[in-house]
Amino acid sequence: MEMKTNKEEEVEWATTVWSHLTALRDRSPLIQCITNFVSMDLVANTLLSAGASPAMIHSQQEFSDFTPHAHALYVNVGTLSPDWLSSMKAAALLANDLRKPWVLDPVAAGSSQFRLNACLELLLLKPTVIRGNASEIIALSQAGIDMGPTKGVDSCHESMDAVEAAKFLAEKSGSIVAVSGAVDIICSSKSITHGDRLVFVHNGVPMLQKITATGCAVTALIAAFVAAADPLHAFDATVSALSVFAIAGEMGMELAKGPASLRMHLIDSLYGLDQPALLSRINITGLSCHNT
Ligand SMILES: Nc1ncnc2c1ncn2[C@@H]1O[C@H](COP(=O)(O)OP(=O)(O)O)[C@@H](O)[C@H]1O
Ligand SMILES: Cc1ncsc1CCOP(=O)(O)O
Ligand SMILES: [Mg+2]
Repeated sequence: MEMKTNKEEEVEWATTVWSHLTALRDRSPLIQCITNFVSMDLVANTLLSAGASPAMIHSQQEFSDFTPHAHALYVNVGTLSPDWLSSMKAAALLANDLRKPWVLDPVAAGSSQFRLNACLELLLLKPTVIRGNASEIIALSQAGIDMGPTKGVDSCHESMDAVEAAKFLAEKSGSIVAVSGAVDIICSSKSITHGDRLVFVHNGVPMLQKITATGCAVTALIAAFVAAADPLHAFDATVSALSVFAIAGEMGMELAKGPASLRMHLIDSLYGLDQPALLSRINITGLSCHNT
C-alpha cells in the first residue's frame, strides 16, 4: 500500500465530507428520533438545518405505520424510563428487520446500573453507530468490571483517554464507535464491513460543551449522514457528520457572545456551510477509505 501525504489525506477527506453533506442535502432523509426531553428541540433544529427531516415518534403503537417510511432511527437514552426502553428496543428491532441503519446515544451510560444495563441490551441489537463522550464509551467498555466515576451526562475524561475503550467496544459490538470531545475519535473493528479503521477529527470549540444536547444533536446528525449514504460508507458518513457539526461550531463561535448565541449561530452555520468554508477548516487525520 502506498502511503499518502498529510496534504493528500486532507484533500481526500475534504472531498469525502463535502460529498456526504451534498448527499444529505439532496436526499433529505427522514429520521425517526426517540430522544430525551431536553434534546428534542436542538436535535430537530440541527437535523432541519443540515437538510434532513426529523420526526419525534416514540410510541410503539405508531411504529408499524411510521418506521417503514423513515430512512434511519436515532435512539437516545438521556431521560430513560422502563416504558421508553421497551419502545427503543421495539424500534431498533423493527429497523433491523427493515434493514435501516440505527444509531445509539448512550447518554450518561455509567450513571446508574439501570442505564448501563439498558445500553448493553440496546448494544445487543447491533446499532450501526454508537456515539458517546469519553466517559460514556469507557463505561460501556468496562461494563461488569467497574462503574467508574460519573458526572452524569457530562464527561469526566478526555476523548483521547477513550481510544482503547472505543476500539474494544467496536470489536465487542460490531458497531462503528465514535467518541466526541476536543478530538473526535471514530473507529471500527476488522471484524465488520468497515474494516479496521481509526480516524480523528480535530475541529470544534470547547464552548459546545456549555450548550445542553450538543452531543445528542451530533449523534442525530450521524444518523442523518448514515441514512443518506451507501451502507458501505457508513464509517465515512459518521466522520463527515462529526466534522461538519464541529466546523459549524467553529464558525458559530466567531459570531457568538456565549452559549446561548452559539446555539443560534451553530444552527445558522450548519445551514449555510459551503464548500470553501469546509475546505478551509477541515482537520481530519487517518485514512478516508479502506487501507487494505
Ligand atoms: N474541548 C472541546 N473542543 C472542541 N470541541 C469539543 C470539545 N468538547 C466537545 N466538543 C464538541 O462538542 C460536541 C458535543 O460533544 P460532547 O460535549 O463531547 O458530547 P456530550 O454532550 O455527549 O458530552 C461535539 O461536536 C464535539 O466535537
Ligand atoms: C441534561 C440532560 N439530562 C438528561 S439528558 C440531558 C441532555 C444531555 O445532552 P448531551 O449529552 O448532548 O449534553
Ligand atoms: Mg453535553
